[in-house]
Amino acid sequence: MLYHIRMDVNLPADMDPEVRADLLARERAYSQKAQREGRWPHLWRVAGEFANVSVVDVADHDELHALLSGLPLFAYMDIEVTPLAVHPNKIDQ
Ligand SMILES: O=C(O)CC1=CCC(=O)O1
Repeated sequence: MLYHIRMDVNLPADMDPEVRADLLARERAYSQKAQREGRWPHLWRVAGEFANVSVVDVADHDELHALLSGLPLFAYMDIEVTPLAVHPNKIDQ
């Protein structure tokens, strides 16, 4: 199943720089592992914002929740999920 996800990152301005760097490094490793597994086919920066839009490809809502809640930045993000269905007018399904 495909899901469109928007993640807005809200790190505290006074967060310790080493804690911040460690979180970002772990986020990168986590999402790159999911990308290599084919579970995170699109990851785009929202221009001008500390936010991304992504498309993830997982079996069901439970795998989606596990993927998102495992993100090291999970506690610092607002996440909006939109389930995607096939558009009937698309030519290459
Ligand atoms: O948008 C960000 O920087 C947060 C994030 C989610 C997955 C990732 O690699 O970074």
